[in-house]
Amino acid sequence: MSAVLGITNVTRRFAGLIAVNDVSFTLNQGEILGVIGPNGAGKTTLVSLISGTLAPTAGDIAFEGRPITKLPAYQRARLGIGRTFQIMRPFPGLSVLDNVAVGALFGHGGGESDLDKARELARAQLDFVGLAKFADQRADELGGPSRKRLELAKALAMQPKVLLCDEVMAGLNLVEIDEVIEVLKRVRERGISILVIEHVIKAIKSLSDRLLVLHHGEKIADGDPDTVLSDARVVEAYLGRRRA
Ligand SMILES: Nc1ncnc2c1ncn2[C@@H]1O[C@H](COP(=O)(O)OP(=O)(O)OP(=O)(O)O)[C@@H](O)[C@H]1O
Repeated sequence: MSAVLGITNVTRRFAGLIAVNDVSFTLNQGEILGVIGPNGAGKTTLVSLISGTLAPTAGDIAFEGRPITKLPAYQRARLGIGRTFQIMRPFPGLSVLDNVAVGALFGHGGGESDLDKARELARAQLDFVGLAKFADQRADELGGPSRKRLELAKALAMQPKVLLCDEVMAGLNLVEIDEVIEVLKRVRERGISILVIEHVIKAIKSLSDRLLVLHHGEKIADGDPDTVLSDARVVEAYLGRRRA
C-alpha cells in the first residue's frame, strides 16, 4: 500500500505545552485510520497540522510523497486534503446547499469556478450524506446531527483525496452513528483515504482498518484495532480512565 500522507517526527508546542510530541505515522491509500486518545491528547492539533491551519514546531508532513509542511491550508485543500471541524460553524444566512457549494468553489484542483456547477456538485454531496431534503433551508437552523452531515458534505464537495474527520459522530445517537459509519465507508469506496478522530470506541473500531492512539501528545500505539485496544498502555491511558 502506498502512503498518501506521511507524518514524520511532528511536534507542536503552545508556549510551555507540547500538544503533539514527535509523532510519526503514514496514512495509506484507501485506508481508514482511526485516531483515539483521552481529552487533550493532541488529536485536533494533529488534524490542524495536517490540514495546515496550524504549523508544526518541528517535523515534516508529506502528501503523495511531496513535502507540504510549509504550504498554507488553502493550497493543501487544492492538493486534495479536506477536513471537517469539531466546532461546526455554518456560514450564517446561507442555505444548506450554498454552504456546501462554498466547499466546491475552493476545493481540490482550485475548485469549481462556475457557481451553477458548484451547486450541482453540492447537491450531489447533500444527496450522498442524506441531507438533500434540507438543501434550501438556512444552514444555521439545522439540528446537531444534520450539522455533522453538513460538515461532511462541505468537506466532500472539495473533492478531496484525503478526508480528515474531527469527531463527526460526537453527540449522535447509535442509529445516527451507524448511518455516519455507512457514509464514511462509502466515502472510502470512492477511493478517498480517511483519518478519523472519534471518542466512540465501538464506532471507530468497526470503521477503522488501523488505530493510532495519542496520549499527552505522544503516539503510544499504532496497529490493527483489536491489538491496539488490548494493549496495556492503551487500556491504562485511555480505556481504563474512561471506565473509571
Ligand atoms: N491554540 C492553542 N493554544 C494553546 N493550547 C492549545 C491550543 N490548542 C490546543 N491546545 C492544548 O493542546 C493540547 C491538545 O489539544 P487538542 O485539542 O489537540 O486535544 P484533543 O485530543 O483533540 O482533545 P479533545 O478530545 O478534548 O478534543 C491540550 O492541552 C490543549 O489545551
